[in-house]
Amino acid sequence: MDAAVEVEKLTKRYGDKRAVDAANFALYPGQLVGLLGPNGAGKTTTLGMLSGLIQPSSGTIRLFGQPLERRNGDLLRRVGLMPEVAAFYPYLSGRDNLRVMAATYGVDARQIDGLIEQVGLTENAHRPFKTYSQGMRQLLSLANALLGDPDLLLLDEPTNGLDPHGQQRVHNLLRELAARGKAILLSSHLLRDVEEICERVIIINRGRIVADGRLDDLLRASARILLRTTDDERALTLLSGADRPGWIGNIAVEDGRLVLQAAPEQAGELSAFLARHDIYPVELMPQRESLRSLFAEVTGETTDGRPGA
Ligand SMILES: Nc1ncnc2c1ncn2[C@@H]1O[C@H](COP(=O)(O)OP(=O)(O)OP(=O)(O)O)[C@@H](O)[C@H]1O
Repeated sequence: MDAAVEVEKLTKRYGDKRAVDAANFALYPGQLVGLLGPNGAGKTTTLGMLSGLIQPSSGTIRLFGQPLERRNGDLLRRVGLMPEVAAFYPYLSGRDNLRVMAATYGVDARQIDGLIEQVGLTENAHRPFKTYSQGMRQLLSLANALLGDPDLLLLDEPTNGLDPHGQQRVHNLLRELAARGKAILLSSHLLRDVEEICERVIIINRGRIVADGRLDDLLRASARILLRTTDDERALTLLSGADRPGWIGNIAVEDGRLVLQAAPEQAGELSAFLARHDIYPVELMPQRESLRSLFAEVTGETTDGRPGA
């Protein structure tokens, strides 16, 4: 099966600045992947390059097995982009805006009412765009991205400004679309979006991809157990020695405690291993990493731009 997207060493420079720096990743039909990163990380630039709007400085993009060239209309027809800021005609209704878009892109207008229904805009479709709330604008923009039933969806902050009901609706719709085989790349700084619906996340920071994997695996890899024992010195030697159990990753000493890279489920085995050497835990705290702390760890920031804890 061809990847919906395959990028190699994808780079965009603005002057001396690398907005995206040698990015490599692939995305397959049916995958719903979160592109996560702090402000200015390079998310919008990445989506812009994948949708043919921004010319890469170097590197390659293949969509559905074909190299993306800027004016390849047939290939770009398979891509639906929901930009960060939607631009519509202010005096036209939501429905009429979609009609104009459908006519511009040669898409069958009969699908418009179905799309309006899917995104939950039926009651407001007749109102002029300029009267729309931020959330309604987002929903219209999503409907617009879905025009023509594209196989690849590039969504820049799709649930920004939506109330919880709207968010849930969009989440359900995206899950349904992925189940129908669409490849979806969704940029967000809302960890909750990504945690709830994406199995895989790509984390980008200062233009570089710093993590890419199944969310479960990334979280498991960064899970830790904090430990104090009846003999920390000997425990440290044992747990970092050649005969230590294979499920223990790195070990460090932080704030007077041993910190082991290990899954929380291993806590029982850890005490049994230590007990076999006459060492007993006096404090043993498994810590399952949240996406929030993983994000802070790999980017050095929290998602609201404050320095990470
Ligand atoms: N046209 C441009 N000219 C110069 N610099 C740019 C341009 N577009 C983006 N940049 C810079 O490239 C970097 C990446 O920007 P980008 O918009 O891709 O980030 P982002 O992750 O989408 O951020 P946000 O979450 O704030 O939307 C930023 O430092 C930005 O200032």
